[in-house]
Amino acid sequence: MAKIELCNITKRFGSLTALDDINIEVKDKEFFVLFGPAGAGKTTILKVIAGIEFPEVGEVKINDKNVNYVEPAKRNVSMVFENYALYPHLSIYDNIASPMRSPLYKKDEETIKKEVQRVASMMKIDHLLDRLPSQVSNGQRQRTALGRCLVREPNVFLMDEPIAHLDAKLRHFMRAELKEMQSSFDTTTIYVTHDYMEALSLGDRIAIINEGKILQIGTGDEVYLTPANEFVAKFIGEPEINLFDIELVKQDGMLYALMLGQETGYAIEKDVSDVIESGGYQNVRIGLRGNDLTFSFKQEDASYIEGKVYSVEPIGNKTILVIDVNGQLLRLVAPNDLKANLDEQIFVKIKMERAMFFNADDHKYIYRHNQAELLGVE
Ligand SMILES: Nc1ncnc2c1ncn2[C@@H]1O[C@H](COP(=O)(O)OP(=O)(O)OP(=O)(O)O)[C@@H](O)[C@H]1O
Repeated sequence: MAKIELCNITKRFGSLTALDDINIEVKDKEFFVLFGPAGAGKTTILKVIAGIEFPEVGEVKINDKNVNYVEPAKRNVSMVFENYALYPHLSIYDNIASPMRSPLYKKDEETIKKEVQRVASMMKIDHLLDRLPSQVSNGQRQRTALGRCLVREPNVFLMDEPIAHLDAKLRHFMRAELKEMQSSFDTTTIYVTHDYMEALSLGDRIAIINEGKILQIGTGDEVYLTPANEFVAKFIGEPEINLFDIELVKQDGMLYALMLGQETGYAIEKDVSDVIESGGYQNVRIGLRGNDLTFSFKQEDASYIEGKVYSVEPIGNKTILVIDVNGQLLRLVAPNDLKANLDEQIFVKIKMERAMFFNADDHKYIYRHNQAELLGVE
C-alpha cells in the first residue's frame, strides 16, 4: 500500500525531453491510468517510479519519502512490461515464482506453489506451467508476465499495457478480471494504456499525457465530459468528436451559434452563454460527440439540418454514420442495423444542450451546459 508522488519530474534523453515537469499524486489504493499516444512518455513515467530511469529534475516519493536514491529492488514495486521480459530458460511456473525467490522478498516453496497456482488459474495458464516461454503464444506470455507481477504484495503495481497483445475476447475478460482484482487487492496500481475504453473502464483517475506533458488528470467522467482541450476531446471516444467553428450572434439579450452554413442560429444555453460572455471569448468552437447528434431520413421539424450520407461503417453493435452537411463531415453513432445509401438525403439534429465549447484561439475547453450536475458536484 502506498501513495506515489512525482514532483516536477523532467527526464531528458539527449536533446529529447521525454518528461516535461510532470506532477502526479497517486493516492493509496488508487487505480491510476496513464493514457496517451505512442511516444507520449507513459513508459518513462513508470520507469522513473521503478527507479530504472533517473530524472534530471524533480522528486519521486513513495509514502512521502523521497526515493530518488533508493535502488530499484528496494522500492518494492512490481512492474509488468509490455514486452513481457520473461526469463527464456525458465518454465512458466518458475517465471511466475521468480519474484518470490528473490533474496529481498523470499517465500517458502509451499507458499510459492499455492501462489503460482492461484495466479496461473486466474490468468488461465495453469495448464502451461511446465512449458518454456518460447513454447507458448504471445498472449500466454503476456499473461505469464502479468501473473509474475501479481504474486507479490508490493507498494505499487506498475503495469505497461499488460493486456495489449491479447485477442479482443480475452482482453475483455482480462479487463473485467483486473477490475475485480483492483477492488480485492487494495494495492496502488499505475496502469499504462493507449486504449481509451480500458482507461475509462479501469481508472479511478486518468492522466492524459502528450509529448511529455500532462494535459489533464481526472475521473473518467471528467476527462470524457469536460476535456481540458481539443486534443483530449479528440483522443477520448469513438467515433472521434466533431469539432467545428461557430459564429456567435447576440440577439435580444440571447447568445446564438451560427454554424454548418445555416442561416438560423442555435440558442446557446444561458449558463454557457454567461461563461462565454464573462470570459470575453470571441472565437469559439463547438464539440459534439457521436451521441450528441440524431438523424432522420425526413425533416421532422425546422431544427433538422439537411445533409447527405457520406459513409456508413458498421462496427459490431453500432454503426458509425458520417453525414456531409455543407462540406462539414459529422460523425454520428447509429444502430447496427442502419440501412442507408451513400449520398442519400438525411437530416441531422444537434443536441445543443450537450455541446462542449472550446476557445478557438488556444483550443482550451471553456464550458458546457449543466457542467456541475453532470460531474455530480455541487
Ligand atoms: N532509452 C531511451 N533513449 C532515448 N530515447 C528514449 C528512451 N526511452 C524513451 N525514449 C523516448 O522518449 C519518449 C517517450 O517514450 P516512452 O516509451 O515513455 O513513451 P510511451 O508513451 O510509453 O510510448 P508507447 O505507447 O509507444 O510505449 C519517446 O520519444 C521515446 O522515443
